Amino acid sequence: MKKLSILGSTGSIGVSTLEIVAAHRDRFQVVALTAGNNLELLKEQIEAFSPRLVAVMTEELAETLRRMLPDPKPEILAGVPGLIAAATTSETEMVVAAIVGAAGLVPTAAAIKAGKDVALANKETLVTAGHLIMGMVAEKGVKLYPVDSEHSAVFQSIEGHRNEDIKKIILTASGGPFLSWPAERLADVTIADALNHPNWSMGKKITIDSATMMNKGLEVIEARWLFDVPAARIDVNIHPQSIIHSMVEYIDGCVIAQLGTPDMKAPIAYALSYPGRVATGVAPLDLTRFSGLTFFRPDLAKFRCLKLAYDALDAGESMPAVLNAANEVAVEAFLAGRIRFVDIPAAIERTMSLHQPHTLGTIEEVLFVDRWARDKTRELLHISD
Ligand SMILES: NC(=O)C1=CN([C@@H]2O[C@H](COP(=O)(O)OP(=O)(O)OC[C@H]3O[C@@H](n4cnc5c(N)ncnc54)[C@H](OP(=O)(O)O)[C@@H]3O)[C@@H](O)[C@H]2O)C=CC1
Ligand SMILES: CC(=O)[C@@H](O)[C@H](O)COP(=O)(O)O
Ligand SMILES: [Mn+2]
Repeated sequence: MKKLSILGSTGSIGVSTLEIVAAHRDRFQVVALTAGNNLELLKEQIEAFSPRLVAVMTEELAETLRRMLPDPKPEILAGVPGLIAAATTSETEMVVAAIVGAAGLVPTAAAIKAGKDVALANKETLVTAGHLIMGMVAEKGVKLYPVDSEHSAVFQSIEGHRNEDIKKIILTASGGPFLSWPAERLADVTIADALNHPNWSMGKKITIDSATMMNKGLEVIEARWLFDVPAARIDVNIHPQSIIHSMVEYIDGCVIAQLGTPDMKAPIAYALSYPGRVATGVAPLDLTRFSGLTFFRPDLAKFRCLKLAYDALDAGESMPAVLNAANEVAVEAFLAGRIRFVDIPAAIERTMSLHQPHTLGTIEEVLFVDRWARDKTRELLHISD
């Protein structure tokens, strides 16, 4: 029985994770759950999975939740200390890191420091602090299992191979809802247009990232750290069908790929049950239904966010954390109707141009740079917190 803490249980990844747990109660047990402010869903999850500990965003929400639940109730904590308690509680063996954004960094780092294995969905953890996190993983000897579908595909495609035999990692990208739109039309994109992902049902922030292709940029940075391969050897191929989830090319010319119906339950289940596999209920893949699987190179002039992510990796040090924070602020502003879709890359680029990259030696230093970039982006966009 593997004991789990699920950080971000009320989100898209959190809910899919609990579907896997519900289907395999003989294999997985929930010790802790954390949510932001969706108390109704968290209450249902508490009733269904009986965690010993839960955490929510504020003390006020914690008090409301205490009133909503009959006795006996779990321990209910609040804020970052609550997230850390959920990530480090002694019974837990594996932490599912499924909070969205840089808010996931501190609890994920705490889990690793406490010696927990991590199923990592929160890509922003590696984007902002990849070298520190991978250093902690090595020092603590814990396992970091990718949940992101592309990274799970790469992970499955490198099983049994040597890192020095990898020629290239090829991350696939759907291209998002604007793949066939002319670049001039991007100025008119509505929030509903941008949330209309062709293949995946996900939280709002990552869905906008997919539309700008910043998601793929964040994934290039994530892959750089997870697989210790430099950015020059990480390619992106647009593959609109999202059937091949990514590929690895080896020095002998062989390419190994992982395929499947696009459903996050598959990579989540693999991270939870590695090295075994469990049934997921994911629709079987019938390749005869497809008239063709297509691939082409991304247009970096149209999808500037992807180019900015490569630039950030190239600049190195603190720049990816700046890219990430500026992106989070800009996406939030777009979703609030305060800026246009095309203002997202423009804001990130301006913030990056004002930053002199420097070494980040601690998580606290990452948080400091993250705050600087958020403030700067808000200032540039003329928006308050
Ligand atoms: N969705 C997907 O298919 C995929 C997601 N990912 C990555 O996984 C992560 C989660 O994505 P997704 O599930 O889509 O996101 P969602 O927005 O659906 O869920 C986010 C979760 O985090 C919680 N949360 C949000 N902000 C905070 C905060 N400041 N403190 C504590 N908890 C918070 C939310 O709580 P509440 O809702 O209660 O407020 C919710 O439980 C992201 O990093 C994303 O990039 C990667 C690959 C695929
Ligand atoms: C499901 C998943 O892993 C997402 O990150 C997905 O990759 C988004 O699709 P895009 O390829 O459009 O970014
Ligand atoms: Mn992905």
